[in-house]
Amino acid sequence: MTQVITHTTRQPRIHEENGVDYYFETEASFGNNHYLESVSYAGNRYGSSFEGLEQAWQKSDLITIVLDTAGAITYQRELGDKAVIIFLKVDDSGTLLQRMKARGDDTSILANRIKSDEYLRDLSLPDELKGKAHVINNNNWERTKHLVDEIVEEYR
Ligand SMILES: Nc1nc2c(ncn2[C@@H]2O[C@H](COP(=O)(O)OP(=O)(O)O)[C@@H](O)[C@H]2O)c(=O)[nH]1
Ligand SMILES: Nc1ncnc2c1ncn2[C@@H]1O[C@H](COP(=O)(O)OP(=O)(O)O)[C@@H](O)[C@H]1O
Repeated sequence: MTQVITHTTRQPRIHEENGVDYYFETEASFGNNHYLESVSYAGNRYGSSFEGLEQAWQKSDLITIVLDTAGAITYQRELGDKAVIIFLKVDDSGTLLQRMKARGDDTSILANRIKSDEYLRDLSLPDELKGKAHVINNNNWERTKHLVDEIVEEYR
């Protein structure tokens, strides 16, 4: 599915490309876009712009976006049934840490991330999304893909 490219002030990771993974912004350039919503997450700013959404919608009616839970709540409120929310979780947060380490995340950035309010908040589904979000336990990747496919098929 076409993915909305969002904006961030965080540093690119190795292999990440501007305009592919994110639009990488400075504190100053971040403000040049028009946002449906924006948040702070672990000390960096992130936002989904109307420009980015429009680019994705030009390619497909069915688009996907990766958000923190604060962003998901805003999309649910603004778009109602047009926004299908999928909350991915794991059985224990140690798994998340292992995966981020395996992905090659910088150790000190990671240490900062896992103690941030936003990281800790997003380990569980917020009350506002209860009964509204699909919840998938992402322990097994093949199973996750199958469950996501089942949800997406309802909207094709
Ligand atoms: N609300 C909101 N959250 C975003 C946006 N872009 C990324 N995020 C979220 O910000 C958090 C941190 O993103 P990132 O550092 O790229 O972490 P990653 O998801 O581990 O690759 C994740 O929960 C993302 O889903 C956005 O435009 N709006
Ligand atoms: N079910 C899973 N089993 C094993 N590894 C996974 C699973 N789901 C995600 N991962 C890995 O965990 C890391 C973080 O996942 P994710 O945040 O979805 O990816 P991305 O790095 O694209 O933002 C990635 O390296 C991804 O390949």
